[in-house]
Amino acid sequence: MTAPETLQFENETLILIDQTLLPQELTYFHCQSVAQTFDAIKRLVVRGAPAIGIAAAYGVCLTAPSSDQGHQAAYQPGASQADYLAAIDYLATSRPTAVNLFWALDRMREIVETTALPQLRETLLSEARAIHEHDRTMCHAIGRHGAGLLQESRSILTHCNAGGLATSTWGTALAPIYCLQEQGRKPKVFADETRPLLQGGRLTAWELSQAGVDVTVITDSMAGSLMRLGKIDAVIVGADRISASGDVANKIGTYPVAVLAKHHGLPFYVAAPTNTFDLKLMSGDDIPIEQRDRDEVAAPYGIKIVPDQASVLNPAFDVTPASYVDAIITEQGIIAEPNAEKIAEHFASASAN
Ligand SMILES: CSC[C@@H](O)[C@@H](O)C(=O)COP(=O)(O)O
Repeated sequence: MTAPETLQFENETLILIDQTLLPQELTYFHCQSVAQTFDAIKRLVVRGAPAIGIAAAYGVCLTAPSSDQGHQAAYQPGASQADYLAAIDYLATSRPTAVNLFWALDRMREIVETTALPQLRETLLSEARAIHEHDRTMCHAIGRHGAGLLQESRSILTHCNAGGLATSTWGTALAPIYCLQEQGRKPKVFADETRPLLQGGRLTAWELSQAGVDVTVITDSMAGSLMRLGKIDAVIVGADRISASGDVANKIGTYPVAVLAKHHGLPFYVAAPTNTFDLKLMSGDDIPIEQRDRDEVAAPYGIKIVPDQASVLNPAFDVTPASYVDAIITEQGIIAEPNAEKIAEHFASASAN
């Protein structure tokens, strides 16, 4: 079965699977303006670090002439260089943590700054398509490298959704699982439901079951007990930003899973493309963490479960120090026991090839 496309761009429209509605319904959200693209990223219609970057790149291509309508106007030809730059700056404020967003927008900015206006729109669209295509290649390469690492693991725990819904195709953390499935190895996946927005229970469970992968959803608090009972062989997660020293920002709840894995002597792997690294940041403590609305925790699906008088914390991500990570799997290969030196070497050998 072919999986539905997470993102498509046709007829001057960015078409996204509306991930806020899964698994109840598979519906598509159409963006015809920069503002609609911003809204789709902010509300998590499209989410996951690589998918956010691809969506933003296409969003730049929807720039209409003169942004004095607050980026609301649907695409029409005739935008100026200043209009495109304003759209890029605006889209960069949609979400703060996933560095792939800024990586993609920087690529678009460079095109704006170096291309003559008559060719600009066409060149921007080719760049967005190249970013999208690069992501497909990346997912498959991570799948192959990661499947090698997971050969001996039958039961694999993952957190959040780092699959096809978070990228263009196989995902990052789920790519090795799809690869193992293709090899006929029948991996068994435990998906943390991932409070508060249930990306594991709703999205990972949906896409894996669509693909015929054996998936069991657990509440986040069950992971430790399953590990103690010997039911988990390895953990694999994605990342939103990785510092130059190998500290990993990922969905809130990743850090406790890493601590539990270490305690139980289980390998903890992070799968992420090289564009998820932020080599300007030496420590994960410098990664900006998105704080989201209290109602995501206090009133999920409109049902109040926390009294108004109580304060609520809702950071969307946490940071797992590199010392808890057994390996980072990128499209270039594997960084075992990552640290600043090994990461610098990985990037040096990638640019030499
Ligand atoms: C390949 S996606 C990796 C990460 O982006 C993913 O694990 C994650 O944390 C997504 O968070 P989200 O808030 O759903 O965008």
